[in-house]
Amino acid sequence: MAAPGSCALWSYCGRGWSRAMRGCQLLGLRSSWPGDLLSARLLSQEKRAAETHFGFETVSEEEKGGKVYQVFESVAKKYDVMNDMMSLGIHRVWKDLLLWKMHPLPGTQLLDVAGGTGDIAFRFLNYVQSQHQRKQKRQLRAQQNLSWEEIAKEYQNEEDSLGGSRVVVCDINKEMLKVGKQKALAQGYRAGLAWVLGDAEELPFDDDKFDIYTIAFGIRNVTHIDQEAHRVLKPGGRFLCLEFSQVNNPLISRLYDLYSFQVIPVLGEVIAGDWKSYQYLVESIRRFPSQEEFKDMIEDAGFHKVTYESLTSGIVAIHSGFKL
Ligand SMILES: COc1cc(O)cc(C/C=C(\C)CC/C=C(\C)CC/C=C(\C)CC/C=C(\C)CC/C=C(\C)CC/C=C(\C)CC/C=C(\C)CC/C=C(\C)CC/C=C(\C)CCC=C(C)C)c1O
Ligand SMILES: C[S@@+](CC[C@H](N)C(=O)[O-])C[C@H]1O[C@@H](n2cnc3c(N)ncnc32)[C@H](O)[C@@H]1O
Repeated sequence: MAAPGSCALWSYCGRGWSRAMRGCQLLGLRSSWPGDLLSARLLSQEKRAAETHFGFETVSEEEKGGKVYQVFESVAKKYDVMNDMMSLGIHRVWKDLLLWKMHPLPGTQLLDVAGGTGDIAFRFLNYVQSQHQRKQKRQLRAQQNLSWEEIAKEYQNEEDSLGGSRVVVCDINKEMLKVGKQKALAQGYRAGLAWVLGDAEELPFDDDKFDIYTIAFGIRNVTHIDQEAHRVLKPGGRFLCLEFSQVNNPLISRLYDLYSFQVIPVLGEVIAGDWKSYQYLVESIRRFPSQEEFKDMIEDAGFHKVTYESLTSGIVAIHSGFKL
């Protein structure tokens, strides 16, 4: 999604010189540096660009993909219960706030990337359905002479009850999607919902297809999503990201660290039998950039009108940007 002329490659794990040089390489720009020195630097930059982080560990990009896959394959069945236990239910409020911020209009086509077990998609469907029902009620009240058959018909079409809105949940992990589909079945979500197995770095969708792209607690696990997020959004489309961020209050930060490193992996072991995955969770949270840094990265990636809102003292933040 790098804007023409900019040299941005969006990978929060290897920014700075590496990012600029690699971006220039990608765009075919030449430097005026002496040949040998330039080649040597490019070679070492190439090597470094292929490196990334898995929690506090430095790994190759390929290795990271495999490790992240194992983490979510391992936690899938306990994922939802873990989130409620670890956050005392607060993650539900954060996800609700993402929907309030999104405020989807009738007919919105949403792509929820790294959508996992469907929390964002289900909230989206609830939201658009209740918006549509409110509108429908207003319209029916305005039409005085409708028969009961006409009124019943208005309420019967399940697809129509969403006002044309649709959501696609895309995730790389089969196990997470499997749990999501079971939840959808149990909770009665069917219309306007599709599940797609796919990689955020190579989305299996055409260009300019979606009105909104969301990614909730997913971006930490992915190295490069920039070009894809921008590509699949329609012009005017919106990028929304809910992710862990930086706590600015020193006292809360201290307590938060204690809780993260002393309690979360223990809960992971006790509830999900998986210490390592939850150790990875807290380490990956620590490595993620601050609100301002992440805002800059979204701008570098070519999005406009980028803003963010910190929630719960900055434990998480919602970033928003537009493809213009
Ligand atoms: C493998 O990868 C993953 C696996 C997953 O299951 C999930 C994710 C992605 C994450 C989500 C979908 C979101 C849901 C998950 C979480 C929120 C877990 C991560 C949580 C943290 C990093 C910590 C922050 C937690 C909260 C804000 C929730 C509220 C928790 C508390 C208020 C703590 C209450 C705990 C106790 C009373 C237990 C006793 C604790 C101790 C003895 C240790 C010391 C702790 C304290 C003195 C208190 C802790 C204080 C704080 C945490 C500060 C909170 C401050 C404010 C709320 C202002 C995934 O990638
Ligand atoms: C912490 S979960 C978030 C799930 C959901 N969005 C939520 O808020 O509960 C992270 C998800 O990212 C997915 N993921 C990791 N790497 C991915 C990639 N390259 N492409 C798509 N999804 C990916 C994982 O499989 C997992 O389901």
